[in-house]
Amino acid sequence: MTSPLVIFDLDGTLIDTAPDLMASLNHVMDLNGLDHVTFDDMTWLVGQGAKVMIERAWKLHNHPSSPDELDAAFEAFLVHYAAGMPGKSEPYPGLLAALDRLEAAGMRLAVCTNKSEKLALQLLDCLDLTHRFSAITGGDTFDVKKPHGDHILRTIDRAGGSHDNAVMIGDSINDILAAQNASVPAIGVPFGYSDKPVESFNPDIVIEHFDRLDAALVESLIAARIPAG
Ligand SMILES: O=C(O)COP(=O)(O)O
Ligand SMILES: [Mg+2]
Repeated sequence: MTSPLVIFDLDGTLIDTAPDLMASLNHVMDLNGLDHVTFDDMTWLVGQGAKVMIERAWKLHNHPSSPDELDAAFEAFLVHYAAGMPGKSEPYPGLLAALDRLEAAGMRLAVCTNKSEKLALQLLDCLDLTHRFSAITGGDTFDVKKPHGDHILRTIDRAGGSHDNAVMIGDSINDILAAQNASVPAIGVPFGYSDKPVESFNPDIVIEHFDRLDAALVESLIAARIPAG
């Protein structure tokens, strides 16, 4: 029996990244002569990686985008975002203590994000968190990304875990759907970036603070899980 694996989403779950994502997105908006996006916009723009975020922001401001323009804007975003790291981004309250508790109980940890793998690693390195995780996979690590269930299942494989002994924690519809698609129990957090309440995606449980995340909760969700198929 492998040890339980606790898989975290990154943006809006592990780390409060929206202020820095927004600053770099608005840098790209400036370069294209477009109005800035607001924090409220971010709850809808974030979720499918930076390129989709730019595309959605341009649509919001009625700016048509060719693939070439979008590629150039994405490059400009990456340079700006990476140069500013870690910026204002920091772990959510109680996260580090929760990671300590889970590790002390013999559980393993992983990250499954739609952020590009390179940016995810850079950010987690800056915050001295990389060594905590058995696997860190991004939206470009495989040929699928959340909400596809295989993004989670392949993250479990990379972490050396087993599909029936893992939980997923996330803030957005992509995380909860991916967990449901993978038949992995889903924990929703309400403090991230979602334009709809995380409850409305029907996670197995919602925790409003990382103080509630411990081995007993993870074990109870795994014990109650509904097997695939
Ligand atoms: O950066 C994004 O768009 C999404 O990232 P997440 O999957 O870590 O929330
Ligand atoms: Mg997220």
